Amino acid sequence: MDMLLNPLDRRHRLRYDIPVVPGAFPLVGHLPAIVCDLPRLLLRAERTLGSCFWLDFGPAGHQMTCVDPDAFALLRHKDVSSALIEEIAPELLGGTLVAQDGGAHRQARDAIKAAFLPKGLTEAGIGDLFAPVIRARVQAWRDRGDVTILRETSDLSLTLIFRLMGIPAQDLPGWHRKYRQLLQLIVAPRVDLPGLPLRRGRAARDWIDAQLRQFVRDARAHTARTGLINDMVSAFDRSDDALSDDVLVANIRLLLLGGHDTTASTMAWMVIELARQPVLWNALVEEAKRVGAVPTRHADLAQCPVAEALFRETLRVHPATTLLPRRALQELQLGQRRIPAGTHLCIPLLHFSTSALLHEAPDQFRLARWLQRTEPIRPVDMLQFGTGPHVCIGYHLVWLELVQFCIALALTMHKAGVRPRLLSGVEKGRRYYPTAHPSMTIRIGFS
Ligand code: HEM
Repeated sequence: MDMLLNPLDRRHRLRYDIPVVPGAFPLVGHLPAIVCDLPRLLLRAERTLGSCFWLDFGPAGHQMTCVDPDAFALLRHKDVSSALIEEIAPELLGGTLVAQDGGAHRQARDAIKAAFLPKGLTEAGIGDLFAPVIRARVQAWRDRGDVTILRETSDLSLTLIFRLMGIPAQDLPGWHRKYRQLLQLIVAPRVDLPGLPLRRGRAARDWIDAQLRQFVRDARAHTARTGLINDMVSAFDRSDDALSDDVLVANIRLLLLGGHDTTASTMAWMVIELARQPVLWNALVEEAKRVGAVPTRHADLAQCPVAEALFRETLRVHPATTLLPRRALQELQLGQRRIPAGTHLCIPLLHFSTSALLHEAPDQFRLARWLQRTEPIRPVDMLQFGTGPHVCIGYHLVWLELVQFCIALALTMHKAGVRPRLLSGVEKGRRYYPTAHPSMTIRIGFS
């Protein structure tokens, strides 16, 4: 951790009476520690400075970070805005609903959300669409004998989203290529010259948007590829104040971005946990043998409590979205603390997800905390998906997808008489920001 902080920045500084975490580097601030060792950075700051402190996100400026679980409720506060997200990532998230507030947000979200609820997903046959893709992929892993897990889950989760959009199998390589170029916009320096990441990323975004615009036209002409795009287009067209196609296209692109890395990371962690904890694997195999086939509808998920617990506990211990940025529109009160209007806030989901204030034995990976619970899931139990108006739209989709994935993995490997085994160390190479994921190099064997 010490190597990730600037040893020359030791001054005790205050901004608006709140301490600034020491150790920021010029230009990049605390980003090295945020990206590579966020849990320890937050714990150390809490221990030495208290529950509220400033972190320096380099180009994205200072954000007041509050590790008191009460700060989670700020995500539901009417005077807390998401517009800061657009300022941090204008090229990727500008004009999308995740960066909007109030009426504009509600209108765009209302037009999309029904397609992502269990009924919408079932009617569009998404589970039936995904099951063969997942089965084929885990069978290929079995045939190969070992895989670099994050690379594989990243490819699989992107393929699933592309299929969700109705992109035909033969077009997938082109889409994968353009999507990788699009992601360069996350890190691209703001220099717009031929061959540089900003120019390439923008060109990829324009290509993707042009394809999505064609999908929308096809949907209107009733030649849509999947029910899901169809449903979204007709819901948009039905909305009271007609929304422009630009809004629709930007939000379909948001679905690609929102559903890819997060799902890939969680899938990879699931396999890693199954590989390093044989008891989990045995319990999952028992369940898979009992259900006998990959579930395809939400109604079937109740038959898979172990897979569901694995999904929830993996996300709790390894939340894919670690920090959410917000801006206070008015002066806010948080416990004894006054937060001035205009303050940039950081809501540390990662810290809450493994907080002893919210979970018993938070560092232990325990399926029992889900299997033995009798009360319904509360917002705080699924805080890894946010809360309030922006709570993740993909929650039901990813729940279905990851249960399908677990069951397919267990059925395929068990049939072949093998189980997942960890072939490399897990601790080095983890990343926590902008999304969290295990090391790119972790290999899993099936033997
Ligand atoms: C494990 C997987 C996932 C995790 C951990 C996750 C996490 C989150 C979180 C924390 C938010 C709240 C953002 C905020 O409040 O600023 C969010 C929003 C969102 N997610 Fe997910 N997500 C996942 C999967 C998906 C999938 C599969 C999709 C769609 C295909 C998706 C689409 C979205 C969208 C569109 C929003 C914005 C909603 C809004 O602003 O109203 N997510 N997600």
